[in-house]
Amino acid sequence: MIVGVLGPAGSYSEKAAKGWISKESKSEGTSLVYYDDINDTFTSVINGDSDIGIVPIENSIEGSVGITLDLLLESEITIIGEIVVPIGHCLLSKGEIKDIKIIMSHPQALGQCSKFIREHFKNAEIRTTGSTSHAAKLANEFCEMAAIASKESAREYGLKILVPNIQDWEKNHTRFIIIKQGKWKEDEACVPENDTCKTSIIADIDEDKPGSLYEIIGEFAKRDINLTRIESRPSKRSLGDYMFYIDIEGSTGDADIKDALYYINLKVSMLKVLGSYNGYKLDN
Ligand SMILES: O=C(O)C(=O)C[C@]1(C(=O)O)C=C[C@@H](O)C=C1
Repeated sequence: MIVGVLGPAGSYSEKAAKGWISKESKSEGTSLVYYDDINDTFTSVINGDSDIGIVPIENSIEGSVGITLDLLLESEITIIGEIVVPIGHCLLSKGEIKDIKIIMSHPQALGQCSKFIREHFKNAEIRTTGSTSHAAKLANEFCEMAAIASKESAREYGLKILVPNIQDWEKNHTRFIIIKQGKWKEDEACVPENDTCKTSIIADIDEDKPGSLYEIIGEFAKRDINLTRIESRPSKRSLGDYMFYIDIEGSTGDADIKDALYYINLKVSMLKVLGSYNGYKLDN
């Protein structure tokens, strides 16, 4: 099995992929292929170059990964699982703290450490990279460069951990989703493996009238279905026009969820079921 992830080696996406592979006991015959960005990872799944892809979708400090949400809407893929990974950012360099003039990382990681950067490196130049591990790879070249990345990246690229755990909030987790090629099909209902199943949908409410969102959420409330997430994302048609990304507890195989989705479909201009799947949480 080929697993496409954001690389290079040492990224949190790699950690998520390794975690998911070991939980699913699929390590035999599995190989990771590294991509430069989330877009390319999606493309590799859509083209069939990767059997599955693992991409970040949401962080507990910085919120959603916009590109992942957009690609979920645009692409014919299905979510088949999720894994929550603890994130422990470190300041890594070849040099010493006094040498640092440039700090590099993925925008999500820079956002998660913005207080730290402001307080300790107010005058440093900030550069964004395609991933945290890409920043670590680059930091290997000059002592005046530092990367914000994982301790695995420090090992991978021979860097010193100058400061560990620099994220602005002690608890920091990123949720990754596992995607496969093709639209979700009715018979792909989640069968609970550990905790509970989750189902993810996107709803487009074209008609701008009072209570439209309330009516959709009401279908879940009526049936005592718990929402674990709701997020609006610009539809890109015009300012103030949104799509709603909703995660609910339960499987599309459950009669009440099937029912709720049936009635929601009658009220919206587009309903896309992204998947019905199990999840894991990695320990620190
Ligand atoms: O850059 C990485 O290491 C990634 O796997 C990407 C990513 C993200 O996009 O959210 C993953 C986890 C962290 O939140 C920071 C960056």
